Amino acid sequence: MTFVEAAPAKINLYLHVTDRRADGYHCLDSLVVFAGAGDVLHYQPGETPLTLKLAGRFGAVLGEDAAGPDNLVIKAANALRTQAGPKAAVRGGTLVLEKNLPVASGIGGGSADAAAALRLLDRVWGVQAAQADLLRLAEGLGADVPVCLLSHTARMEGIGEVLSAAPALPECGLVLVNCGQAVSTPAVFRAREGGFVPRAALPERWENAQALVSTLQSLENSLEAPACALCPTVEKVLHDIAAQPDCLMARMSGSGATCFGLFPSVLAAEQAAARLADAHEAWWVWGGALREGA
Ligand SMILES: C[C@](O)(CO)[C@H](O)COP(=O)(O)OP(=O)(O)OC[C@H]1O[C@@H](n2ccc(N)nc2=O)[C@H](O)[C@@H]1O
Ligand SMILES: Nc1ncnc2c1ncn2[C@@H]1O[C@H](COP(=O)(O)OP(=O)(O)OP(=O)(O)O)[C@@H](O)[C@H]1O
Repeated sequence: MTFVEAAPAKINLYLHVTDRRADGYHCLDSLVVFAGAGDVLHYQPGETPLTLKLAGRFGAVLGEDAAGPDNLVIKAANALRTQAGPKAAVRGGTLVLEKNLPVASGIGGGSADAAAALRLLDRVWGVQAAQADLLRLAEGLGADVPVCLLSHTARMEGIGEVLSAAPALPECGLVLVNCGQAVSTPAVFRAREGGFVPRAALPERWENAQALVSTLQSLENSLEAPACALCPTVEKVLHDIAAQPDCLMARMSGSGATCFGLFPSVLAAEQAAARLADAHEAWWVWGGALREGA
């Protein structure tokens, strides 16, 4: 029997760098949402050692060498193994990671995969770890892994480990565009210039997509300017998304280079995505809804 777990893309609707810790990590304030787009993790339990295979458009980009012990999926499995009590049925077998999301692209691909591995193996191995323990394991795997473990809209603070409920989101359409250039997260943080940005003041809810956008427009992604300096194509991507009919706003997610557009409806987002994909065959383009229940 094969078990399947979705690893949805995360999008930072805004991201303020509010401070810098003594160890070099940056304190953030970010509204994180999840898309209908994502990687998919498949697991067939067996008695062989646990192995990982990469599939999908971006599996080929990562290459077979990336399926080793440094892959965040394997790191997550090993971390969970240490958490498993004597009653858990930790098994080997085969994991197949269908990589549909571009790599090193600011939408948390690797983090979402690690979180999916924690959720799936916790269930199938019967570890049944407490949520607080899973969050602690997630934290050890990367700053974005805790929020990806939840995989629903949340406000993210600290360096990523402080998660709280976010205002309810209105219905809207989402477009994601990546130009194909990998951007390194540490390099973008290093390239950041200027001071810090205060924590945002958010309302309790937004009546509609336009209201959400007017709040977001008063906020920023503090990593957008340094990412544009490292990867100037990001500016072209932002321009082309914003030029689509009905586009309410365009911004970069995380440390880039993926940018998102918000639209008043899922249909408008799908139509914009189709036009962008036609115009730029080399770009990865996705249009649709926020993740159900997100
Ligand atoms: C930019 C975001 O994507 C926003 O959601 C995340 O903060 C990055 O999360 P991530 O890719 O899981 O990050 P990690 O793999 O933990 O860290 C990669 C590197 O990014 C820098 N980093 C990351 C997170 C953070 N809050 N401050 C940082 O300065 C550090 O140099 C770190 O060594
Ligand atoms: N399962 C994985 N999928 C993608 N990359 C992985 C994975 N495991 C390890 N990596 C490594 O992690 C690096 C960052 O990839 P990832 O796609 O997670 O970045 P990202 O989209 O910028 O994430 P974030 O938005 O969290 O900063 C890659 O260069 C790759 O070498």
